[in-house]
Parts: sequence; C-alpha cells; structure tokens
Amino acid sequence: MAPPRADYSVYLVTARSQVPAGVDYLDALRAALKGGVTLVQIREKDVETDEFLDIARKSLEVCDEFKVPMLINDNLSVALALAPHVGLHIGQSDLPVSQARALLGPDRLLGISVHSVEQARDARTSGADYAGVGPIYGTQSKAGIVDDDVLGARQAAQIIEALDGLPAVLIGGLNQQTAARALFGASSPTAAPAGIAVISAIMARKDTEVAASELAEQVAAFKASRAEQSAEQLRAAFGAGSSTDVKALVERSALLLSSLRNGSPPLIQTLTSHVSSTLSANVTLALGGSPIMSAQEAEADDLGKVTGAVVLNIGTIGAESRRGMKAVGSAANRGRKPVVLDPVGVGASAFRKAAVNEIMDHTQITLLKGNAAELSAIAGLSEVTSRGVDSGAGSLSDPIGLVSSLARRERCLVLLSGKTDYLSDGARTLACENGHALLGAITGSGCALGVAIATGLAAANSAGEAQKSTMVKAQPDDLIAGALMGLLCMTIASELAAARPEVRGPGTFIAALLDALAAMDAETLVQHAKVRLV
Ligand SMILES: Nc1ncnc2c1ncn2[C@@H]1O[C@H](COP(=O)(O)OP(=O)(O)OP(=O)(O)O)[C@@H](O)[C@H]1O
Ligand SMILES: Cc1ncsc1CCO
Repeated sequence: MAPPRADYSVYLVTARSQVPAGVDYLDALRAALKGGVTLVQIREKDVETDEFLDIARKSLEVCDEFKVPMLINDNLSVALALAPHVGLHIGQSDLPVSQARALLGPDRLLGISVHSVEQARDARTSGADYAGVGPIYGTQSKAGIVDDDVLGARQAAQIIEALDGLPAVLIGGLNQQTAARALFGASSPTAAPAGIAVISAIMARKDTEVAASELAEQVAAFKASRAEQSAEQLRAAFGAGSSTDVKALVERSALLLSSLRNGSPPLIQTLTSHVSSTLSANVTLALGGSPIMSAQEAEADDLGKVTGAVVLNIGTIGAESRRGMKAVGSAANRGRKPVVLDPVGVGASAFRKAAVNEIMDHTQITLLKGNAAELSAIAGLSEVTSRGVDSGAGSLSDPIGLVSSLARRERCLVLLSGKTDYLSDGARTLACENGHALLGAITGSGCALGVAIATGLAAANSAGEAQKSTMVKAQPDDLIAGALMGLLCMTIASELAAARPEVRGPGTFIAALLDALAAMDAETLVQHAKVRLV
C-alpha cells in the first residue's frame, strides 16, 4: 500500500476558459488556494507548449506561495521542464504509468485516471501515487438519458476497494451539492475516497474563495466522521441498531405516532405520480403530517430547509421530475432528512431502471420500498418479473435474504410490500402480517404506504441527534421504529376500514381507510400489530 504523498482533499483542476469574465485567472487560483484547495492540476487542452509552460510557471509561483503541490495534466515534457517538485497526471490512453515513473524519477507526484475495477487493479502496482476515479456524475443529454460512461458513486466504491489503499480522488460532476453524497456513496467499510477533484465548482464561481472553502468543509466533515467511527461501526450494516425486542420496537413506533400527533406537523415533500398524488397527500394529512407535492428543481433547496422527510416515487417520472428528484434528494441528504425511494415499476423499462440508478447514485436513500417485482429488479434477480406498476401475486423464494442483502448493499432500510411485509436494516428483519386484500384493489396504495413511512421517519428524525456515519439524524432503532409506524398505521387502518359495515368495495374502502388512519392512535397500533422478528 502506497503512503499518501499529498493531501488530496480538495483537488482543483484548472480551466482558464471557465473563469468568469472580469476575473483574472491567477487571482482566482490564489483565492481558491486561500479557500482551502490542497492540490492543483494545470490542464491546458488546446495550447502550444510555450504557452502551457508559461501558464504553468505562473501558476507554480502561486502554488508555491501556499506550499500546495502542483501537477501538469498529460504533458510529460512540460512537467520535466518545470521544477523537480512538479508532478504529472496522466490518462489511460497516455504513456504507461511505469514509463512515466521511470522518466519522472521517484520524487515527483504521479497520478492516473481510472474508470474501472480492472484499471484500478493495474494502477495499484503501477508506480502511481494516486488514482483519479471518475466520471462520478455526468451532464444530462437533452433526452434526459445519462451518459453511458458515468460511474456513479456506488460503482466508484468498488473501484476504490480495488485500489487497495492507493489514494483515490473522485472526479466528474462534483460540486457543493453533489460532494457529500459522492464521498459517502463511494465509501465502504474498508475504503474511502481521499478527496474530490473539481473544475467549475471553483473555477466558474466569482466568489472563488468561498466556493473552495465550502468544499473543503464538506471533505473535512466527511473525513472527521469516518475517523470517529470504529472499524466495528464501519463494518456494521447501515442503521444496524441493537434492539431485537419486537415488542419494544412496536411500542416505540406507537410513541412516535403520539409525538407526531401532538407536535407540529412535519412537512412531507412528495414527488410522486399524478395517479397517486391525492391519495398520498390525504394519507399524510390523516397521519399528522403536512403534504407538499412538488417536483420542481428550482425550489428544492428552499423546501429542503423546512421538510421533515421526502418521498421520491418514479410512478410517472419524466425529464422534469427526474431533475427535481436529483435536486430534492441531494438537499435532503445535506439537511440530514430521511428519503424514501419508491421505484414504481422499475423492472418494466430500461428508462425506469436508469432513473432509479441515477437517483440512488445522487442520493443516499434512507428507506427503499418496493413490491416483489420492483425489489427483485433492483437486486438483479429474475425470479419475479414485472409487466407494469402493480405487483400482482409475485412470490419470492427468499424474501428475507432479498431485503437484508439489499439493505446491506445500499446501506438503507428496505421494505418489501405484499401480503406479508418485510422490513430490514441489513442486520434485523421484521415480518408484518397486518393488511387487507382491499389495499391491493386500489391504485396507489403502495405509493401511499411510502408516504406514510416517510411521515414516520420524519417523526423519528426530529427526535434524533446527528448521526456521524449516516445521512440522517435519527438513531438506528428510532429509524426502524419510524418506518414501522408508517407501515402499521397503513396496514392496521386497512383492516379496520375493511371491517366497516359501509365498506362494499374499493370505492367505499378508500374513504373508510382515510377515516381509520385519522382515528389511529398509539393504543390501537400496539393492540393490532402482528410483527415478528424473522
Ligand atoms: N393480499 C394482501 N393482504 C394484505 N395486505 C396486502 C395485500 N396486498 C397488499 N397488501 C398491503 O398493501 C400495501 C401496498 O402493497 P403492494 O405490494 O400492493 O404495493 P404496490 O404493488 O406497490 O401497490 P401500488 O402500485 O398500487 O401502489 C402493503 O402495505 C401491503 O401490506
Ligand atoms: C397506475 C400507475 N401508473 C403509473 S404510477 C401508478 C400508480 C401505482 O403505483
């Protein structure tokens, strides 16, 4: 394992073309270094060697003032022409790292771009000091389809593990909005990125120093939280709490219902299908939350400051709501608010699959909820296939294995809905037998369940202190109890509603369901809950 030879925290790649009009490039570089940039790479694509050398020399004077290492992109002769402490960064199609190392000697910093696990395995013994891993995120094309070569934070985690200790810098689409999720998502219990590389997030801003310091703060917070976690805690599945006392968890969920009813209603921001929007908003209200159904990217940051939890439901997702989901999810992560993902019909089309992948790469999900077909599709199983947005009678041979492995893989709670609902945090799995078949006879009951769960998670989160290892405030036992609260309210209310004499079918059932939800209290919840540890 190569020792780190530099501080890779905030790695600036320069681009003179991005500096705003009226701002001098060298002034911008100086401000960026003042703000906390720890490493600088000079990238000049379409210039003659003389000009490259000239700009590199001037940049080096500024970097030397701050004692921050500088590297040259791609051009060995420029690097060699400069002082012996100037390094080189090369891509996969440039000269081999071993040759570059031989020509540069042992002392100059040398980096390589890596885009796959295979390249990562080669890089670790190549003589490079670090690897640039990316592109983590890309730019969306007009059709709303993500670039094919974008890795995403979760795939980057596998590459970083394969680097086996060689420092990794994340690069591609990183900025003040995306950095926190990228760092967390690209980490695993045994490996984490050493920093982030940015271009426009610093170079294109007029307040260069502020831009750099915002990023430096985010990286420092990430590193501090990892340093504070014991190896044991990092190995433990996300959210793995201590309690396996089901009775206590159910009682905890009943308490959360009472606190929800007695406190000020949390704002539940739901991005959902036009099919289930009204039912979901009414379910939120009946439980004691305050619904807002907005998928607008433009108001994501403002709403993110006041929401209690968010729901990302892809039921009728389009280009606009897809952008909205990225922005809302990212704002929720930054504010440590719970995020429920409802990947409606994800197995039905490549478009839905890509949208879900994109959401999960941009947002750390708190709870992933789906029926058998949806969760099978996400897990990559072909056991239950999907022909639409409703589950039908999908049966899985190993539902417990599915939810617990998905929970560990995605570091979130997972709820598999159906006749029996399974809720897992990767370490514990609960089975819930409550619910009535009439729920399956109305459209959007699964969507409304997601919203009920988000309301429960909001109640749990408002009681919590910031957790270091995760992207919500609630403690693990509270989080699972919050999810259980939403699930039990919905399923028990469906039983009580179906038993009403006036209920004769799906239509009358919807009205009675809302009434039963509004009347639900802690005592009823505890009395009717049919939950066991499996
Ligand atoms: N046969 C059943 N018996 C009891 N409860 C059921 C039954 N079918 C569904 N449910 C309940 O209905 C709720 C929604 O789950 P379901 O799996 O039907 O969602 P879905 O397929 O995503 O629905 P939709 O697409 O209509 O929103 C769950 O809480 C589940 O417990
Ligand atoms: C019917 C339907 N179509 C897209 S979303 C939805 C609601 C069930 O999820």
